[in-house]
Amino acid sequence: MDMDHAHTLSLPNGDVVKKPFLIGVAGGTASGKSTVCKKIMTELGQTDMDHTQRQVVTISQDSFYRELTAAEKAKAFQGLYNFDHPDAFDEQLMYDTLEAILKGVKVEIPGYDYKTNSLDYENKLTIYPADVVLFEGILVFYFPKIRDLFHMKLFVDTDSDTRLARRVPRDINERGRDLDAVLTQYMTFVKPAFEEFCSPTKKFADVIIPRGADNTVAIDLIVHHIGEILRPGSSAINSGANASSNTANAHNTTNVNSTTTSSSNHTPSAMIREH
Ligand SMILES: Nc1ncnc2c1ncn2[C@@H]1O[C@H](COP(=O)(O)OP(=O)(O)O)[C@@H](O)[C@H]1O
Ligand SMILES: Nc1ccn([C@@H]2O[C@H](COP(=O)(O)O)[C@@H](O)[C@H]2O)c(=O)n1
Repeated sequence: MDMDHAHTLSLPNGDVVKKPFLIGVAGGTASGKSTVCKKIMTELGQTDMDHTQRQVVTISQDSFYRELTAAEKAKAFQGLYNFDHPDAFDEQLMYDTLEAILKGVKVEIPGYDYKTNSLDYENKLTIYPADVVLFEGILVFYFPKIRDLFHMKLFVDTDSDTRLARRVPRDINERGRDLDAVLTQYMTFVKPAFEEFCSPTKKFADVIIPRGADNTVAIDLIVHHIGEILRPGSSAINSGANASSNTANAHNTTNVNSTTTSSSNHTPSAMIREH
């Protein structure tokens, strides 16, 4: 396969397929990852169109949870199953799927049903070859082989009190949970696993987005950058954030501030890493 052009792949049979720009979006539970992805898609004019026509698509890491045994399901209903540990995910399937997407292959992935704690094959999502694929989830930067596939890595950084305050009503209203199970699961697994597995992956991000979807300046910057990358003839795909140069240095960051560039204690709008 010929990979000489920034946006397409030439197959041995002469066909040319789209070579997507793959963006990882990590962050703690209820940090606003899905909402940020939705905003990016909306700003890129992608929401009001048929799936098959979309240039930008979003996939959730939750579609790669392992199937639970009956005993694990019984635990999950009581908030006693650890969905926040890396072992809860099918790493190989995640990797193979992203590899296929990067080769311009159409793939199908299941939805996820939080009420039954199982993959939802009735509501499969077909991922047609796209220009940009956003892959969002709590541990998308955890697995090194998967991390290395991303052309750009975003980390949605929302404080833990806000995340818990959002998670409780969401899990009760949208995920069919009761308060006891939500709090048990949060204190037993979600919070410790965030500290151990998710938070340490922030250092791999190219762009950190404080306050998530509220941070319109950061989202506008990202949308602008993606727009530049997608511009026909652009060389931007091979510069800056790049899947082949994932050696982000945690100390090498530039703060981009919405209102001031001088105040050292002002929360930055976004932190963009330099490679
Ligand atoms: N900036 C925000 N302000 C208020 N509520 C928000 C904001 N961002 C997300 N939410 C809400 O918080 C919950 C979790 O957001 P979501 O984007 O699904 O987070 P994640 O994908 O990280 O789990 C949802 O109910 C969503 O509507
Ligand atoms: N059956 C499941 C599967 C996952 N979770 C929780 O979802 C969180 C990840 O999704 P976000 O949208 O919040 O990023 C994760 O913290 C799991 O605890 C669940 O409760 N049940």
